[in-house]
Amino acid sequence: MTLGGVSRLALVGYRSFSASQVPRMHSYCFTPITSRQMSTDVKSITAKLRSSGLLRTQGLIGGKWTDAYDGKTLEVLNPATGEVVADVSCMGRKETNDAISSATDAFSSWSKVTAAERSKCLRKWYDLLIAHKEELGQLITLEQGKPLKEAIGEVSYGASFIEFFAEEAKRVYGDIIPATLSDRRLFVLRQPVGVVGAITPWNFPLAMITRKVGPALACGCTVVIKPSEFTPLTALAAAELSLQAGIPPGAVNVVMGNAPDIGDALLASPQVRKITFTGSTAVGKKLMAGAAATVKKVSLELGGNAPCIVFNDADLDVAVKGALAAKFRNSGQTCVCANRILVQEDLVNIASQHGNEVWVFVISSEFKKERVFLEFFVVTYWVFNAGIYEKFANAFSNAVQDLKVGEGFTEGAVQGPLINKAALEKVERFVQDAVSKGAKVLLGGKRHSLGMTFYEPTVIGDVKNDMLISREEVFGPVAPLLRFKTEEEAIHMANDTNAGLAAYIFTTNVQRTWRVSEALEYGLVGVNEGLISTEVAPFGGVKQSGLGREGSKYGMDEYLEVNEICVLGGYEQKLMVEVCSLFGDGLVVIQR
Ligand SMILES: NC(=O)c1ccc[n+]([C@@H]2O[C@H](COP(=O)([O-])OP(=O)(O)OC[C@H]3O[C@@H](n4cnc5c(N)ncnc54)[C@H](O)[C@@H]3O)[C@@H](O)[C@H]2O)c1
Ligand SMILES: O=CCCC(=O)O
Repeated sequence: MTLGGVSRLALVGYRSFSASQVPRMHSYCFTPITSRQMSTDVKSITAKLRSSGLLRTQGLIGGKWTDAYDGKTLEVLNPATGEVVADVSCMGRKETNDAISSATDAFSSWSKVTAAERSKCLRKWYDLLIAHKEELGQLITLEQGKPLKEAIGEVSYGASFIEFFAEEAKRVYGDIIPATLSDRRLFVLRQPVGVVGAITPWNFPLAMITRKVGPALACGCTVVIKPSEFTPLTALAAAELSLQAGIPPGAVNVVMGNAPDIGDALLASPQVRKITFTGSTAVGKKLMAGAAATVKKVSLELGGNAPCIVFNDADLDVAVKGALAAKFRNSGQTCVCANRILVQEDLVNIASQHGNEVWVFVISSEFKKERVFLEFFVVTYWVFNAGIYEKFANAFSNAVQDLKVGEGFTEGAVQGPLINKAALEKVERFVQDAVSKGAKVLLGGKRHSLGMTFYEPTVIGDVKNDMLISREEVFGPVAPLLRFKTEEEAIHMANDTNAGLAAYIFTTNVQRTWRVSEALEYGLVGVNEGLISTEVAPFGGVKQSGLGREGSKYGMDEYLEVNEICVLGGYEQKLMVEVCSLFGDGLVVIQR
């Protein structure tokens, strides 16, 4: 029997067990990424994608598929196998400037199209994305590595932003403000900001684009997309479908290649009125600084360092399921992935042996009687921890052990490879650092026997908040468990970071739910739930995790300017304004 989750002094028999008894897996092998050969499977998938017109390898500028002007290309690799999936145009400043000009031209007409028309085009785009869910999912698996089922799930998620913002397009309302002078009328219009530069990462090759482009187009903006060089194929396929949906040439442009050059061109252009970025905090800061020269609007979705707090009063099954989802989505390569799993232990647990029996005295975290501790301490044989920590560590490690690792097209695989060798080495470095400072590997802890960039789903116990793995995003399938004793300590540990994107808490105590949720300095808080992203809710961080919100009705604000129109109506001179007649579908107002 284990202890934990009790708010009283307990005296019970105790059988100790250790999470490190969970079996370990595999030795490692690493195959270098050198192969240009393609397996038969990949060949047949890419051939089908090519014949369906969805395997695009050129940039899209002004509605035309365009090579890099100097003919350069870059390889897109399958991270699971190292195979080259395609060679795509490697573009830079010149192509970006042309894409900006096309977007500027397109803006003058797209911004004037009725909201209903824009809405119809977006809805058509959504329908096409869903109709091609399987192919887009295959593309995501090929270039990003996530398991096919998860990749198809991303297509539904990504498409949901287009559907949602197709509807929001029709709800860009303005305002009328009571004026301070009686002969004036004050109107507030919400108008599109203009051309948008959208720079996106590789971990969600579709959804991170649609979450930006959906609201931008809905508001009447036009966009130049710069997808990650690791995953441009999904972006290009989605852009192809936007053309098929009737979104006019030039409204959606895609350039990829030399990221700093493309970024600089977007920043330098006075036509680009908004930069929306999802990616690392370091690049986000550079873009924010660069946007200052032309005073662009900026929204940033940056890195996180999500705490996942499991209190003694949590439902163990709910906590294990939720933490598993929050940690291992996309093999841990998600900005909202649980980066630190804080698990409660009791304040002090004292065990003493009487003959064959072990007696344990628990002072739970909610029953802080230090005096009782001191009294019992004199009869103690050893001191150890109970709370929910041990129970959780065991149940969680067992669940993690069941996660099947495999190449994305493998039946039943739920954990894919990491994006590249650098990501793999970073995970290794973080684990080694933690272990060298006293953390214990409870499961996994090394490269997977599949080789390439596969890493074993890993659980590490006794991690401290000052270890590298707790300070930075591990961005891999490694779950560090940290102990805490009191609610105050958990909140302090959780907030002790520059990041503030997502946090999770597991508790059955209603008062604690509100207390802790409101004390956490995070843009998103999941309570007893590990999957919290949806198109209808605002997504974004506080502190150095970003600026602005994506998704939901709030996501529209990022692409709109609020403009005032002050009309001197001449009402005092008794000029009559009368609605004269209706011509066609326009309301004509005659002033005399
Ligand atoms: N908050 C969120 O919503 C969110 C979502 C997904 C990913 N992320 C974060 O993204 C990171 C992982 O993604 P990544 O490795 O692709 O990030 P990254 O910052 O390396 O790259 C993101 C994008 O920026 C581009 N880029 C890089 N240098 C640039 C420059 N100088 N100028 C212009 N563009 C440049 C890249 O080519 C890519 O398209 C993680 O930190 C993750 O937390 C955040
Ligand atoms: O990686 C960040 C985005 C993930 C999400 O939208 O839930």
